[in-house]
Amino acid sequence: MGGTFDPIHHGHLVAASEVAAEYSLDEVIFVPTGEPWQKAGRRVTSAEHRYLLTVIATASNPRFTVSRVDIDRGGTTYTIDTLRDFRAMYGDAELFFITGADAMAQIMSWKNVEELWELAHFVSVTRPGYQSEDFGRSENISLMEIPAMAISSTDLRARGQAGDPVWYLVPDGVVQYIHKHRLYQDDSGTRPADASALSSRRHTMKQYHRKGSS
Ligand SMILES: Nc1ncnc2c1ncn2[C@@H]1O[C@H](COP(=O)(O)OP(=O)(O)OP(=O)(O)O)[C@@H](O)[C@H]1O
Ligand SMILES: O=C(O)c1ccc[n+]([C@@H]2O[C@H](COP(=O)([O-])O)[C@@H](O)[C@H]2O)c1
Repeated sequence: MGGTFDPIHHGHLVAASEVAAEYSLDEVIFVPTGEPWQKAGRRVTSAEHRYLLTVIATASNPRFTVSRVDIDRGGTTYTIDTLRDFRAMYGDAELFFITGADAMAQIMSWKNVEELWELAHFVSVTRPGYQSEDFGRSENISLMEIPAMAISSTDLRARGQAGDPVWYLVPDGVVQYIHKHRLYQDDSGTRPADASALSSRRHTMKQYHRKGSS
C-alpha cells in the first residue's frame, strides 16, 4: 500500500487490514512516498518523519511491514518504479497494490499506467466522499467495500494547526510522535486543501461555541 502518510491514520490501517483478510495476503507492505508529484504545491513532512510514523503505526501487526524503496530511490515517486523494485525483490509472488477510491480515480494520469496492470493487481477500497470506479478494467482492478472511515491526513494536519485533538483517529503512538516532534503545528507552506480544511474546522467550532453559549 503506497501513500504519503502525512500522517498515517486509521483509514489507511483499516484498508490494509480488510484487503489482507479478503485476499489472504501474507504481508502488507506500507510504502511511504519519497516525493509525491501529485502533491506538489504543498509542503510535505520530511520522509524520515513519515517513515517513522508509519513504522510506529504498523508495529503491532505481524503482517504489516514498511518499505523505504520509494524514499531511498530519491527523486519523484512513481508507482511504476515501486512495482518494478518489488517484482525484482519478490520474483513471481502475486502482487496487489491497495488504493483508496480517490487515488484510483487518478490512476489513468499515473506514469506508464498500461505497464502497471502487468505488474500488480489493484484493489480499490471505498472511501467516504469518493466514487469507486474500475474504468472497465475489472481484470486488473477489484473494487472492495470497507467500513467507512471519514479520516484524512488533510483534516489531521488542520487539527494540528487548530490545536484540536487527533486522539483515536490515529494510533496512540502516532499522537505521541506528533506531539514529541511538534509536527503539524505551523501553517506556513499550507496548501489550499489544508487552508480550507482549517477554515472549515474554525467555522464549525465557532458555530458550536455559539450554540453552547445560548
Ligand atoms: N479514510 C480512508 N479510507 C480509504 N482509503 C484511504 C483513506 N485515507 C487514505 N486512503 C488511501 O490511502 C492511500 C494513501 O493516502 P494518503 O497518504 O494520500 O492519505 P490521505 O488521507 O488521502 O492524505 P491527504 O488528505 O493528505 O491527501 C491512498 O490510496 C488513499 O486513497
Ligand atoms: O505513479 C504515479 O504517477 C503516481 C501518481 C500519484 C500517486 N501515486 C501513488 O499512489 C499512492 C498514493 O499516493 P498519495 O499521493 O495519495 O499519497 C502512492 O503510492 C503514490 O506513489 C503514483
